[in-house]
Amino acid sequence: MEGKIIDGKEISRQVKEEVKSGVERLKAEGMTPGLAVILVGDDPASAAYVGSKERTTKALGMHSEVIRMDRETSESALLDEITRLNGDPAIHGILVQLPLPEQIDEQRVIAAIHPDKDVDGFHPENAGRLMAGMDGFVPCTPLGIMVMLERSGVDLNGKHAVVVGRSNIVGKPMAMLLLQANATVTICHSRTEDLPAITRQADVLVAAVGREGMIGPEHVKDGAVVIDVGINRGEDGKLHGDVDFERVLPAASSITPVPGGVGPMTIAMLMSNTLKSAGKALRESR
Ligand SMILES: Nc1nc2c(c(=O)[nH]1)N[C@@H](CN(C=O)c1ccc(C(=O)N[C@@H](CCC(=O)O)C(=O)O)cc1)CN2
Repeated sequence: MEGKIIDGKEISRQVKEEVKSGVERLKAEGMTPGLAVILVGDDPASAAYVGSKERTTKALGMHSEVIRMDRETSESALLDEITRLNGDPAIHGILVQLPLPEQIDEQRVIAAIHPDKDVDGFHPENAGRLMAGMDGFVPCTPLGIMVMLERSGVDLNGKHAVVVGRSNIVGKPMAMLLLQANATVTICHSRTEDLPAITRQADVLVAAVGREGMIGPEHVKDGAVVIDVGINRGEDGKLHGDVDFERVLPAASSITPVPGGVGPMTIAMLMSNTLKSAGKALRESR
């Protein structure tokens, strides 16, 4: 069976159009959604993602604030900036671009963002809300994957979903979302024994390991849906996924490419979370 490619660029374009309409509706009620992004240091990939977030925020009609801080910035200076943004009524979403320089404790920084403005969905309160099945902010990458699956007509009910990777940002929330959609979920990680034996059971396989091409045809059941979260810069200077795309494609019923798959959904869902936050703030102000 020849694989069908899931077009993340097109689905993200649709989501952004929907967000733009939502922004126009809020503006008509006197509310402009605002997103603040903090970038610490000058990592080129992070700077590119922040630039893309800024451009997209503005293109959708939202207020954008980007705070660029020195690589040597102290944790307390970063926490002060977050405290200021927590109290700024024009800002509905706050995001600190990861990774952070090593002098800064990532968990302390994430916990300092007000959970109501945590549009990345990384705050422990939002993680707990997801676990408990309560409303809150859901991390953008797994949320985007759920939208891709839904819009590609993938039925998760009763299906075996295998997530390879257990990060707080992708693997764990991904597993929770798949579980909420009534999939039977297995999480694999670096200590999993005989990984191919488990991944070959997957109807839906999500690869979020951060190792170029590590998922090959030996990991994939015929007809599986394969979602590639990897963004690895190869020696050729190009972006590569965690999945060996060309070799896995023939077995997959659907597959996401890299680039042009999951990546674009991350920013689209960030916009959606920011709109959601502003809408909630407007309702609560009445
Ligand atoms: N605070 C956060 N930090 C990071 C997150 C995050 O969600 N929140 N995720 C990643 C980086 N990231 C967004 O920040 C991100 C990664 C990739 C893409 C994307 O569109 N990728 C394109 C390729 C782009 C390119 O050519 O480089 C694709 O896959 O097609 C968007 C956002 C880590 N940090």
